Amino acid sequence: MPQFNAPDDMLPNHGIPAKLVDYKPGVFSIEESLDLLDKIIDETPWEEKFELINGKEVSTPRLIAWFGEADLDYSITCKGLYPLPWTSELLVIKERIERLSGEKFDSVSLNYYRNGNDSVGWHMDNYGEPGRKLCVVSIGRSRMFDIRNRDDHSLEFSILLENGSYLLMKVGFQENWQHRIPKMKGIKESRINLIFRQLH
Ligand SMILES: O=C(O)CCC(=O)C(=O)O
Ligand SMILES: [Fe+2]
Repeated sequence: MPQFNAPDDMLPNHGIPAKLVDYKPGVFSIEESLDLLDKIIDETPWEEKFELINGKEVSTPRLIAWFGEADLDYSITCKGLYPLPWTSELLVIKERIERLSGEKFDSVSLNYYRNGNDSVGWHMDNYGEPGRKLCVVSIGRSRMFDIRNRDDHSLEFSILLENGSYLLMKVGFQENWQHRIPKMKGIKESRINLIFRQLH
């Protein structure tokens, strides 16, 4: 079907219902994104996270970091973890996406996908009260973002998250839809993502 005939509630190119997400490529220019990628990779105190799988502690295939307001209680998501203070690069990104979305965000978690072997499995970020939005900024290597309905896994969409792009997950998304970043064989380049959250 030609792109200009796409139904009103579908985003052109991606076939993702616009009522679930808002995707915008090119929010950060290529030069700006590559500069941010280098700086953030170098300056972030990345941590490895472990998960219990069948009683065994297994390292998650990516590195993480977490930034936000020091005086807020973040016990809902990260037990015993205190957020690192905002950096000037993160504040520049936060300000841009707040202007674009008309939303306010109070913390950000970062994932560092060193290559195509790093990934995150199917999950929902449905902690806290319903009605919160999340915004994902992608920098570096494009990676697929898969979305599937929690109850009907045949309802599945994929969107390519490009360097410098923005993806707003709207109200209701976390309650009904799961998402993941699948492994992509042969990819050697890195990607970081920044997930801006509304915890308070
Ligand atoms: O890398 C991404 O864009 C998404 C990561 C994610 O879903 C998460 O960390 O909760
Ligand atoms: Fe997530």
